[in-house]
Amino acid sequence: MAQCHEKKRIVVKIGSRSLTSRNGEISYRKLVRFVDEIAKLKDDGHELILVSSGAVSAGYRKLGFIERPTNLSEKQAAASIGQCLLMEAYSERFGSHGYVASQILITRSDFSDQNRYMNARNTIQVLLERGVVPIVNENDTITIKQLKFGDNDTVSAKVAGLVEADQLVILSDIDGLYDDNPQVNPNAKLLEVVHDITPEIEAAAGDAGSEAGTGGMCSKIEAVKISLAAGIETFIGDATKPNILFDVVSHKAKGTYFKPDEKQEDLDVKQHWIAFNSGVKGEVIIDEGAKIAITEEQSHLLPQGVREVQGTFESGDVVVIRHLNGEEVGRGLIHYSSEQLREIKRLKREDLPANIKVTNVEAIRQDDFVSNEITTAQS
Ligand SMILES: Nc1ncnc2c1ncn2[C@@H]1O[C@H](COP(=O)(O)OP(=O)(O)O)[C@@H](O)[C@H]1O
Ligand SMILES: N[C@@H](CCC(=O)OP(=O)(O)O)C(=O)O
Repeated sequence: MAQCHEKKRIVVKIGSRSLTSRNGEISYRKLVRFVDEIAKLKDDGHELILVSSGAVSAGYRKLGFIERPTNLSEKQAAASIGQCLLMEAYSERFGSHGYVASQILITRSDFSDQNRYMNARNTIQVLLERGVVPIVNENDTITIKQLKFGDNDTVSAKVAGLVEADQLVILSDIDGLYDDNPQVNPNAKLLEVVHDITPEIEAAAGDAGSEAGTGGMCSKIEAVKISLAAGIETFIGDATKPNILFDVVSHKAKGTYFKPDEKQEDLDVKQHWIAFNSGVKGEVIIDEGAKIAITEEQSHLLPQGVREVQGTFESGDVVVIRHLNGEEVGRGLIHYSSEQLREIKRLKREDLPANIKVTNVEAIRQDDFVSNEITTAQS
């Protein structure tokens, strides 16, 4: 039955309300409809990665609550029950289509640590090559507040970047982004194509969220900023529309399409991680010549262009690179610790200590550097 289409890698995020009933249980009717839509795309040769919410909503009743708890530990306990139930339901329904589902629970630190990031990427790659449907959720049960993404909209955009998806599809209980909250303003209009997340768009998304959901339209727009910065086309639409995913792929669906800038520079995996996921450990202040070298001449940053070193970092950490005038130039993976760099800053190659001269002398290599234009696109 497979048709001749370009094979795409698609990340689909589905919200709690689109999978669960109002009284805190999985809605098998909703889940079955969703899985059947995904299976159609799989049958058509596409690679699918799901980011599924719903663990807290699916579990709180079994924990003895009548309403969704608001306390963190109670939500975490509910997620621990609901996540099993969700995966059981997914496995069964995907199995009926001949597909295997797998579970991936992640935390923010899995993205900020380069080894864990690459590991997650490699694991998902194997699953996709083997035709499996990876199903991602935040690891709600153990994640502490400080390490929480808090909403799966952000998780889905990060996952889309991780797997270099062709499309991110965010399915919700609403058929797209309106120019005002449609629950409040009945005259609000659907925005069908958006190229830029302007302050007007951010204001339209407000901060509302449903009782079952967590982030409302606001967190979806934050997620779209991340996916567009990574050059990934993103769609927001209604999970209940028949054939929605099929129509999204062929650009015929009703909803909002967010289009990335086509002139955007292509980043390799390491640069993508540096730009959007790494934690920054310190700052390196450089002079004008060094700025020109690294931004215009595609050269490496050498110790001689470094004027000041701020903070404490180790070789392999990511630092902000700043011009003497205060302007942020970009980010890069530093070759020296802060202590070493303080000793050798401003030294020409021939004046460097012998043990350094024999190895690569660059402080930051060009292929470990991402310019400020890219890193600010999501902020
Ligand atoms: N400008 C807007 N356009 C569309 N929906 C909006 C807008 N502003 C606020 N919303 C609200 O965002 C809700 C979707 O977010 P949410 O309930 O968190 O969904 P999910 O559970 O799918 O993540 C909509 O039902 C709507 O009430
Ligand atoms: N990780 C949580 C969901 C968090 C979340 O973003 O929810 P939603 O706004 O419904 O997509 C859960 O599984 O209950």
